[in-house]
Amino acid sequence: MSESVYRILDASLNRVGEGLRTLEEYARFVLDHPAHSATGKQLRHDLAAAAGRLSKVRLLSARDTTGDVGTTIGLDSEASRESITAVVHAATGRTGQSLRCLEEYGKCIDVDFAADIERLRYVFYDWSARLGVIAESGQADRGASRRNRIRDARLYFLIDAMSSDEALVSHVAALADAGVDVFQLRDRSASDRTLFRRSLAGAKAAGEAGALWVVNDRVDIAAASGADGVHVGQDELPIGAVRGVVGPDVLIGVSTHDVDQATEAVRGGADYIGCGPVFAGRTKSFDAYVGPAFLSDIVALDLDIPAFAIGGIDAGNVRSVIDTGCVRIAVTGALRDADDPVAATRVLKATLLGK
Ligand SMILES: Cc1ncc(COP(=O)(O)OP(=O)(O)O)c(N)n1
Ligand SMILES: Cc1ncsc1CCOP(=O)(O)O
Ligand SMILES: [Mg+2]
Repeated sequence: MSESVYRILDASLNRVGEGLRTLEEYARFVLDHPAHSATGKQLRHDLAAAAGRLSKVRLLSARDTTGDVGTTIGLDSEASRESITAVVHAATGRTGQSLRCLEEYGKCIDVDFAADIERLRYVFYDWSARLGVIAESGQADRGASRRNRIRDARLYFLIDAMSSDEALVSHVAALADAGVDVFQLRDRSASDRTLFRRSLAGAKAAGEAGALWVVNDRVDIAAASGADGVHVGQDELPIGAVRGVVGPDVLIGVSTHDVDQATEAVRGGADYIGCGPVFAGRTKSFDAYVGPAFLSDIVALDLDIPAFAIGGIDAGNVRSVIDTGCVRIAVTGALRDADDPVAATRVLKATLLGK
């Protein structure tokens, strides 16, 4: 009898290990979710600790893969998966069933092992249910796609609220078509109501044109208007507090002025950083400028998130930015004050792409 039980336990332990790893990879690489990835890792460690109560020799000697009649029984539904969500559901079902097998058959061998598995099963149910909700709601794809798009972005434009929704929408459409990858709504004089309305309209227009829409400073307006991201400075809400408001799928950008702030932003969970002010510009004045040397330092750090140089950058000096290895810029005046903003966008974008 115990030979068969060890055979079941060995097969179920392998199945649970594989299932946990499948879900952990989803949390880590699809969701980019540190807490959910950590839970998966912890569950795998707890499983290994519980398995340590059983005799490894007996488990291995009971293994008989070639004589297992189950290995040749395949269902058509297992041959392919129609989506990542289907992978998550399949792994969740298989892992939950195998945990129950471990618990029930484990009681024949070692009650402490069975009790460990029962505890693990409850944590697993909670964790996998959360992952399932995220997968089902399509939120995973939203956060991951935004992070991929900010990585691919080169030209980021800080736009004001303009005179009307219509004016903003047509400007966003034209500049996105010419090469702006990210828009940031930054307007210190517009009312909350105007910012909210413009952000709703801008987010829609940017989304339709394949660009990202970010709101400066105002976490509440970013969340309420469905923006792709929010940008905060060193004196504004810390990243953790912003994340608490906007959730896992909204990008958080952070302004940085030195290397310590940049590494701290990465550690804190920022999705991108702004680096500057590089040069003096017409939009905002500062007591000091970091110059291209700071950009070289940032490039040397080889950070895991994209960095956008900001401050007084235009077609005349963009090459000195690119020479540092930093190929992403955020601008206001260079496009806002251009006689032909569409043409200016094309020139900057082509230069950033090395054309
Ligand atoms: C992309 C980007 N980088 C930096 C800033 C500056 O942010 P902050 O220091 O908070 O200053 P204000 O823009 O709020 O005046 C930014 N907005 N965007
Ligand atoms: C908001 C801000 N933060 C650092 S520089 C800057 C202004 C960017 O505008 P410009 O490109 O006109 O210098
Ligand atoms: Mg700010």
